[in-house]
Amino acid sequence: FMGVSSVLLFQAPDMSRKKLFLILVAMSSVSLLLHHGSQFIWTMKAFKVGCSTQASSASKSTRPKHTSIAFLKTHKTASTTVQNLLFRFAERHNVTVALPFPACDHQFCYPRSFSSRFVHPYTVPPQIITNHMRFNYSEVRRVMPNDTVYITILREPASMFESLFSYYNQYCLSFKRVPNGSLETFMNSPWRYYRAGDKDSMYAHNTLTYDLGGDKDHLATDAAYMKAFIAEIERIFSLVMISEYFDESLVLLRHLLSWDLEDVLYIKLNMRAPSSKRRLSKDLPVKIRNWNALDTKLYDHFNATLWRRLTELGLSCVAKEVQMLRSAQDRLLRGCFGGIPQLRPAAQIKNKELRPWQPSSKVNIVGYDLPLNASYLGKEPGIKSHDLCLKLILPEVQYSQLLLQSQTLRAGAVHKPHPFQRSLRDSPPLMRYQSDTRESPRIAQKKAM
Ligand SMILES: Nc1ncnc2c1ncn2[C@@H]1O[C@H](COP(=O)(O)OS(=O)(=O)O)[C@@H](OP(=O)(O)O)[C@H]1O
Repeated sequence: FMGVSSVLLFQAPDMSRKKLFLILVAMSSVSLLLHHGSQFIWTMKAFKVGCSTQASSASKSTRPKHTSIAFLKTHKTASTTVQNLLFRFAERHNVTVALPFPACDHQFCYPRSFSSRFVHPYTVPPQIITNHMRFNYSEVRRVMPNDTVYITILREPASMFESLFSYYNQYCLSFKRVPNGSLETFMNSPWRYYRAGDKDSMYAHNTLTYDLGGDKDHLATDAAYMKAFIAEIERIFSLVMISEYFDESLVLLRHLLSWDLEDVLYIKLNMRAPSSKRRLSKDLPVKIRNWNALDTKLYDHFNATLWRRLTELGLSCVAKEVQMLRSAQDRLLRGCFGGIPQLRPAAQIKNKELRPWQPSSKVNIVGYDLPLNASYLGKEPGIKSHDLCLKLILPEVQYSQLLLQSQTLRAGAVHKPHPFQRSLRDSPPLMRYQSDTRESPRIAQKKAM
């Protein structure tokens, strides 16, 4: 084609040479499209994957789903909601989840630094790890596959600290010392109540920094320390989610892991009742952010990073995906619960296995009941649907125990099934949760202490 065209160009007179040139450019463009058309269509498809407003299945990526994930479950950051999504993904895709050794409780011996010895032997080799831990990269690497994607989540320090303060009010000595359990009093002179060496002191000072393996009491004025710490987190973690922009973070997560929309559906877990929350007076957020200055630096940095990445993906595309996510979520909730399920204080949840753990009588963590008549999802009614609806609202401790049980059985070990799992297996699908009056294992364990 090029050979013939150059001969024609040289033989034509001046004016028609120009015309001929334009014709040839047009012809070569058509030829390029014909030869590389499939590539062009592929590019269009790739664009549609991110921005599709079609049904969720249309947004399936061409890459296989990524299944090796280490999610650092930070405290009071919506991390239980993420963990639940990962647990459900693991079950659906037959992926092993690393779970803590019983002596570690349902956390990996937090607040100790993570060690591979804390992982239950029946849960190795894992592909997903998500229970609470204090991050220790070299030890996590020892148990996780080489292609593991590291993810974590941060929350704005003032609202996070308000949540920590109420949740751990009866545990953390630095909080217990405060007269009337007043957050204002603590924030007026934190050094009066805080002792770095106290039991559970990590809930009272730079909790995010601590969970990520950093020094919660490091001088905030040491800019070099924070710079190096942030650089290290950036090197290890492929995604730092932000709980204030939870759905937008899930869009990035879905793209990063090539997951389907169905894989990131969720319901909010581990929420406090409005009566347990307090509105922060005008100057309090600034005081809290100054007190947790290391966390504030982390949050501000990774919040900016999140928005840079969302902008790179295209904000309108992100907004469309968030909309798709919310619509799919509505459909799911309607199928499972006949609408948005009612939030209930633990004592009002009929099935005790669905009660979230309560840290003390002074704070009310709400949860959900599974209605008896609302467990049929579209074309897939029955046990599978019931199981999906149930797992969506299953609290962290119970779900961890259930997974340990099923993975133990899968590992072929002789093990007495957990009573909860027995009730799941033996009772008819719609009656499973009525007759069950046992206490949540975490509550029973606490009472025994
Ligand atoms: N999707 C979503 N988006 C935003 N916020 C959410 C979400 N899901 C849970 N939450 C809030 O997260 C708080 C609980 O955090 P965690 O589950 O990480 O707590 S824990 O450390 O595991 O106990 C808890 O915050 P507070 O209610 O302020 O305590 C939940 O309300």
